[in-house]
Amino acid sequence: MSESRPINPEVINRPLVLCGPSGTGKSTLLNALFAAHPGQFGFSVSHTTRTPRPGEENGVAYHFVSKDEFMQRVERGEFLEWAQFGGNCYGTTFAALTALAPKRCILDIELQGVLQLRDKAPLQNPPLSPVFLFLAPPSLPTLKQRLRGRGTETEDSMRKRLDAAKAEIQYAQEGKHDVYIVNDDLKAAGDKLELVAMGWKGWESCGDKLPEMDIKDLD
Ligand SMILES: Nc1ncnc2c1ncn2[C@@H]1O[C@H](COP(=O)(O)OP(=O)(O)OP(=O)(O)O)[C@@H](O)[C@H]1O
Repeated sequence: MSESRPINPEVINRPLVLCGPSGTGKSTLLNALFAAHPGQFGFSVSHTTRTPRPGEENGVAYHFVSKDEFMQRVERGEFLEWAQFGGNCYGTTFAALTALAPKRCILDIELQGVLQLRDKAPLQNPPLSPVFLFLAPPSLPTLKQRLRGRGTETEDSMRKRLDAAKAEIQYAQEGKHDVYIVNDDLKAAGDKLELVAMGWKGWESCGDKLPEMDIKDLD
């Protein structure tokens, strides 16, 4: 990843939705992409009902809103996707995505969000046409090793992540994503992500075949 060619204008308004089980390497690869192409990509600012942590400024990491305001926005249909985690609500509005222009929007969201976005994106004005990219681990034992090796998870959070991974992989096996990339060799996966994210020639057909994975290996 090093070239300075710009993002293809044909894809710049298509949000790139990065999906994949926790521990597959999404953050690692996105950090490399952002470092190679500073200022060209952005994450949308989500709304949340959780309380800001010390030093968190409203409108930067999140738009902090009350539960009432959040639910009013839900009723007005403002969210492209929203979900509840650990007692708090989190969601992405259409306005938060369009506010990023001329940067290309990257969304790193959970399966629930992907399903909602898929339904709601074409109904927006103007319609949104996200690119759904699935980042796969080379194998499920490797996924477990990476999560353990990162040293950030308790046994309980490992279990939750691996359970969520089962659903993500089952959904990926239905062939619903536009592109699949296997994160085996970091450089090779990074180059493919760059091609897709920049929308350079060949991005639609550069993907990998999804490896055989038996979700029982995540029990
Ligand atoms: N291709 C690779 N080869 C070996 N190790 C890798 C590779 N890609 C990522 N890793 C390592 O795997 C671990 C998980 O990666 P990372 O934290 O980027 O995953 P993630 O998909 O962003 O997870 P989460 O969804 O939980 O944020 C990290 O320790 C990272 O250094």
